[in-house]
Amino acid sequence: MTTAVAAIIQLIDVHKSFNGLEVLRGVRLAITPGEITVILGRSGGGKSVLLKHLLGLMSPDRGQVQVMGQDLANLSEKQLFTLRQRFGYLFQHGALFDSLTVGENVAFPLTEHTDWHRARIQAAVREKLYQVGLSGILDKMPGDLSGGMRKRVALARALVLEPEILLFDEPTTGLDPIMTTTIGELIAATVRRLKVTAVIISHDLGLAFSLADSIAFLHQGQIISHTDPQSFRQSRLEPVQQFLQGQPDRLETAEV
Ligand SMILES: Nc1ncnc2c1ncn2[C@@H]1O[C@H](COP(=O)(O)OP(=O)(O)OP(=O)(O)O)[C@@H](O)[C@H]1O
Repeated sequence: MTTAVAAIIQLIDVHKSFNGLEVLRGVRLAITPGEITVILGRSGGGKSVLLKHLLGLMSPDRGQVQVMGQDLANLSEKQLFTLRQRFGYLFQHGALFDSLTVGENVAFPLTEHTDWHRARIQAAVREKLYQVGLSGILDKMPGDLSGGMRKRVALARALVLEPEILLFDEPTTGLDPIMTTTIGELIAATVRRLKVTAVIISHDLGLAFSLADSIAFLHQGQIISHTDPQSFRQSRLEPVQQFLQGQPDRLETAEV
């Protein structure tokens, strides 16, 4: 007999609309602790909206989001703030604070959320920057860095609190293939070393298949497939195959 592992995050029939546009239409998703779950789906399909629900940055019109057994709707702002400290997140346009140095940017979560002394913070910041391959740029300003470097600084900032859950929205967009592999390996190594849980949105199928323990596919506001990468690749669902093969919609092709 196998014992089911309790989900660390659970979305139960989550609905979300914006001005009449139904983006999430009954999302059901259970995230297994200690795994990397990659969320795939068409552009504009609601993946980022879904991710924001996991942090309580957006709340569902209907349905429930449970994180570590707590229904986010029952938490006060203060409790949500405390819960968010257990997450490390990197959003699509992972903005750095332009007026702070790289070192100050990476230190920010530590100065905000811990009472660590300066030397301990500095050591943690140096270690994280080293891990993303960016030693020796502590005093640079974000404006002096390339897009890929800024992304890696944002990643170092997301990891610095050594959080239990990592949420990454397009962590490798704008990076060259070598840097994409490096960042992918860093994420995988971090998840395995710290035994954390990661939920990653990516358009990079190579990265998705190399990283994922499971792939959840968001289509027309619902998760229509959530399975291991191998089974996902062999899915008989038409929207999944269309996505994997990069086929345009029939309507578009009919007009040619
Ligand atoms: N705060 C908001 N107010 C109004 N509409 C929003 C808001 N946030 C997202 N949307 C809309 O929700 C839809 C889904 O957006 P979302 O960014 O989640 O898509 P996505 O799947 O992450 O897309 P991509 O892969 O291109 O990043 C879009 O139509 C977007 O305009």
